[in-house]
Amino acid sequence: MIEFTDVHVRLGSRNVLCGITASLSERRVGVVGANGSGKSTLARLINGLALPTSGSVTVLGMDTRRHAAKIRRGVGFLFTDPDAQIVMPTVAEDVAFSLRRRGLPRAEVEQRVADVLARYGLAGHADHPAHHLSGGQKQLLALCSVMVLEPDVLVMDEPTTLLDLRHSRQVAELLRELPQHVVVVSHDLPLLADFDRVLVLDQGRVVADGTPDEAIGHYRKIMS
Ligand SMILES: Nc1ncnc2c1ncn2[C@@H]1O[C@H](COP(=O)(O)OP(=O)(O)OP(=O)(O)O)[C@@H](O)[C@H]1O
Repeated sequence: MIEFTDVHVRLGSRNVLCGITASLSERRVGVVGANGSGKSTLARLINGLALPTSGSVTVLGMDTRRHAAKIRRGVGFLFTDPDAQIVMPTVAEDVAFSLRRRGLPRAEVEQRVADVLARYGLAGHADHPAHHLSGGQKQLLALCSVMVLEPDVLVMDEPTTLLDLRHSRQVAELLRELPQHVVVVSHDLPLLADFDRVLVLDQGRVVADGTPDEAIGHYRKIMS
């Protein structure tokens, strides 16, 4: 599903990722590590937002270097700050904007938008200004705008950072139910507790890779 082969990323004078090799086929994969350890860069490699300096990343059977546009259609990406993803005035318009290049009839767009807003609890906000939503609701809106495209893989970079406990739990619950493969970068360790696999990054290298218990245990040790 997602294959990293001896991936190095150099940004400016810094070696941000140093020889990452991993094959991710589990449904829910978490990535933890200290600030600056390379987690966001790793996440961005998955949809071609970042490219390896050497080595390769293959997603859905395609090399991200050669098939960036196709890969972006199959890989949804959620940024930490949902405001960065809001582009249209109202909630429904913002979700519909995601579908603009699909060539769908207007009625079908409206139906898909209504369905996804209902699924994630935003049906009552369809005509509200997107920027008036609460932080948690904006996170849900960003999720709707990605999920309406029915991606095969969902990558989330610190999705609960701005959320209160209730909304964090809601995201955790959603992650449990999503049919998609998800890769979640997070400092929110409880969020990852029931994931299938967790990678620990340290200074651009994978230093632990296993069950949440094993990997998070290792992470706690190196951070103590
Ligand atoms: N465009 C860039 N040019 C130079 N260095 C960069 C660039 N982008 C990121 N870096 C550096 O790469 C390193 C890894 O950054 P990255 O954002 O991947 O880390 P992270 O583990 O996600 O950190 P955090 O937990 O703080 O979000 C950092 O030291 C950062 O300063």
